[in-house]
Amino acid sequence: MDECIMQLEHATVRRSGVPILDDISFQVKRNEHVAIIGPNGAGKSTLVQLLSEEIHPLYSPRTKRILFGKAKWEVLSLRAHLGIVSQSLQYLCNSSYKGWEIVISGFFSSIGLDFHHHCNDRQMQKMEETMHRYDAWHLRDKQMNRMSSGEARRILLARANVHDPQVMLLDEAVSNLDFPSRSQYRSTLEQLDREGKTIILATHELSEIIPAINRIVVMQHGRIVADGPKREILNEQLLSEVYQTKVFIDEREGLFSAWC
Ligand SMILES: Nc1ncnc2c1ncn2[C@@H]1O[C@H](COP(=O)(O)OP(=O)(O)OP(=O)(O)O)[C@@H](O)[C@H]1O
Repeated sequence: MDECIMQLEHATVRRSGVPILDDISFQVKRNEHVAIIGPNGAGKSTLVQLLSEEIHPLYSPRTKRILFGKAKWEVLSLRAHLGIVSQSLQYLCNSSYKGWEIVISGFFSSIGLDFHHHCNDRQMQKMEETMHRYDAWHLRDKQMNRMSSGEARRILLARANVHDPQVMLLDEAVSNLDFPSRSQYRSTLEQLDREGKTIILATHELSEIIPAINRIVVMQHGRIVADGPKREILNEQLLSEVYQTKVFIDEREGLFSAWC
């Protein structure tokens, strides 16, 4: 049986007194890939933040969060297993650090380098290789706060991968990328799949869901309302109900697109 590497049971998150996630249970097995979809405000980013311990569930005797077999983590040790791309991280990285400093800081789970971070030759080489892979090497000496949002997103993708994490948590990772960069990003997801990584992505962009991602979780109003194989879940009736408007779905060469 495949090992469960991420497990949430009965997790509730409140913000400003309002339940944002409502009694969520969610498990991911090693090498399983999951796409989380749902309307704006459904709770997708909050679920991803729970998995990266950016936020915590409310205490209840039934609530569990077990990540890589452990209920308690020192957050920097946990982050060594994760590659994270999100809007909130991009905001934090919007600094005077140069592109290469942000990428290499993925080894230290920091934002940029501090006086106590010492990069060895292997880390420098991995940083360079990863920046080439994301077509970001030309941005190495550019300050983050002088980059376009698409350029900064490429730097974040490289940072998320540089330390070879087990799980990629990608929240709207393609937003602001141009068409060729999206295609390149899909190739990277395929490469991550071949390397045996687990991919968890939250997205509005169905074309980001590469054929290797077969499980779709649908969220609405802070709850998981559907969870299953892609071809069962990506149907017009279900999505029209969740988005409360007529949704059309198309499939081409194993990739889906939706519009209304
Ligand atoms: N810091 C906060 N304080 C109060 N409410 C918040 C906070 N952050 C998020 N929320 C609310 O939590 C709900 C879920 O937000 P979340 O970002 O998880 O949704 P999402 O499904 O990722 O949305 P989107 O598709 O728009 O990115 C939203 O109603 C949002 O307004």
